[in-house]
Amino acid sequence: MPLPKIAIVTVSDRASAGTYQDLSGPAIFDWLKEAVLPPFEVVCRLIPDGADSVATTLQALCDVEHCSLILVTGGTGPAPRDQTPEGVSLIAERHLPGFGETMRRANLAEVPTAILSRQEAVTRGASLIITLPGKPAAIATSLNAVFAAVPYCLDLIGAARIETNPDVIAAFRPKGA
Ligand SMILES: Nc1ncnc2c1ncn2[C@@H]1O[C@H](COP(=O)(O)OP(=O)(O)OP(=O)(O)O)[C@@H](O)[C@H]1O
Ligand SMILES: Nc1nc2c(c(=O)[nH]1)N[C@H]1C(S)=C(S)[C@@H](COP(=O)(O)O)O[C@H]1N2
Repeated sequence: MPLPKIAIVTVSDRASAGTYQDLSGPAIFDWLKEAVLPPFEVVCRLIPDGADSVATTLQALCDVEHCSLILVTGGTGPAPRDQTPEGVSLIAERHLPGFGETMRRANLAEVPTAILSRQEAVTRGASLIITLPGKPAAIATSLNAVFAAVPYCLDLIGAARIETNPDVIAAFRPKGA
């Protein structure tokens, strides 16, 4: 059984330039350490905004690094430099709209501007890509809302099997699966 590989990608002009410290990538890492049972390998990327930057990075993480799960933060809003969804659509094979709907609903309970995020999930081969808002506070809210369905999604696309800590996330795999 291959070791699950999980990628964390921070998309931010200012964090990648060192203008401010990236807090969102580490927030994803901290969340994973609580929610996903070891062993798993983590790879991290910190890149500027832009469709090409996002597409090139994600394509390599899927096709070369063979990451089962790729968690992306930032660039999902409507500002001109927010181009994460445009980059994702360049490399996406299938869209899973339930993820975006569910994450936005969860974030909407915290801020009315949650509807500005074009956060979503797509698959490419045996990789699942989930995009999250750049705000560090949105990370746990978004992941808590959808992660119960992630392990079974990885099973279905032929990715590595992951197990969760049931005290944090009770993964749901239909009976007989
Ligand atoms: N990776 C990050 N680490 C820490 N804070 C972040 C990060 N990404 C975003 N933020 C915070 O969320 C706010 C709004 O997020 P948004 O993605 O709109 O950032 P931004 O202003 O476009 O940043 P950038 O220019 O770096 O892409 C930012 O001003 C910043 O305070
Ligand atoms: N929980 C939560 N969700 C949130 C926010 C937030 O502060 N908290 N910010 C919103 C705002 S203001 C924007 S523009 C979008 C997109 O953010 P991004 O461009 O950093 O991805 O996420 C939204 N979702």
